[in-house]
Amino acid sequence: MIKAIITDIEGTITRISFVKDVLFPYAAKQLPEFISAHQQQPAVAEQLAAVKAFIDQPNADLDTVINTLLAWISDDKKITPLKQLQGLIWQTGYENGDFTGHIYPDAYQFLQHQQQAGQQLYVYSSGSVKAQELIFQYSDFGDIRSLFKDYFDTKVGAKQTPSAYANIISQLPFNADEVLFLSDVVAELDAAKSVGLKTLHLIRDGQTSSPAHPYINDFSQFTTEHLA
Ligand SMILES: CSCCC(=O)C(=O)COP(=O)(O)O
Ligand SMILES: [Mg+2]
Repeated sequence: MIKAIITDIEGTITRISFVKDVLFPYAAKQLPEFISAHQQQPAVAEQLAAVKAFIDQPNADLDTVINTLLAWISDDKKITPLKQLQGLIWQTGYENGDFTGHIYPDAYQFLQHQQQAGQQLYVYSSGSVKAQELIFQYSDFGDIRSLFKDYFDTKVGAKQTPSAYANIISQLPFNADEVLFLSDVVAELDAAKSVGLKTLHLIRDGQTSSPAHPYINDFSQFTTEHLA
C-alpha cells in the first residue's frame, strides 16, 4: 500500500514549456551579469569552483565558466552547479513578478487531495531544492509549499540513476514499495522501479508509453488502484 508519493516537476506537475521557454531563457539572459556581480558570494563562488572542477580546468577564467554554463543551459544539461545557480537567478524573476510558477490545475487538485487523504508528499527534480521551493512559493495557486514534506535534487544523484532513488528511500521512513514515483521520463521511472519503488508515468505531451510502467494522461485519470 502506498504511503508516500514522490513527484517530478517538469512534464509531470508543470508544463514543459514553462521550464524550457520561460525559466531557461530567463536564466540564460541574466546569467552573465549575475555571475559577474555575485562571483564573490560564497553560494555562487562554491558553484563556480564546481564548474571548473567539472570541466577539469581549475584555472578557467570567468568568461570560460560563463560560456560553459550558457552551453549547458542550451543543451538542457542537468549538471548540479548549473542547476544550483539557476535557482539563485530565478529568485529575482519570481520576486519581481516576471513570471509565476506553472502548476497544472489537475496536479494541484491531486496533490491537495492526496495530502488530505494522508499521503506524505515529496519532490525529486533536477531543479535545485531552492528552485523547487521557488516554483511552489510563487505558483499560479499562491504559496503551496505546505503540500510538501521535503525536497530532493541532483545532490542525491542523477534522476536516471538507481542509486539516487535508493539514497532518497534511505532518508525516508518508508520501504521502497510503499512509495509511488511520478515522472514523465521513462528512464527515471526505470531507475526508480529497479530499486523497488512503485511508478506511474505521466504522458501529457505525446511521450511514448512503456510496458514497464502504468500511465495516465493527467491526474483526473488517477484512481485508488494506483495506490494499491
Ligand atoms: C524546479 S523548476 C525547474 C526544473 C528544472 O530546472 C529542470 O531541469 C527540470 O527537471 P525535472 O527533473 O523537474 O524534470
Ligand atoms: Mg520531468
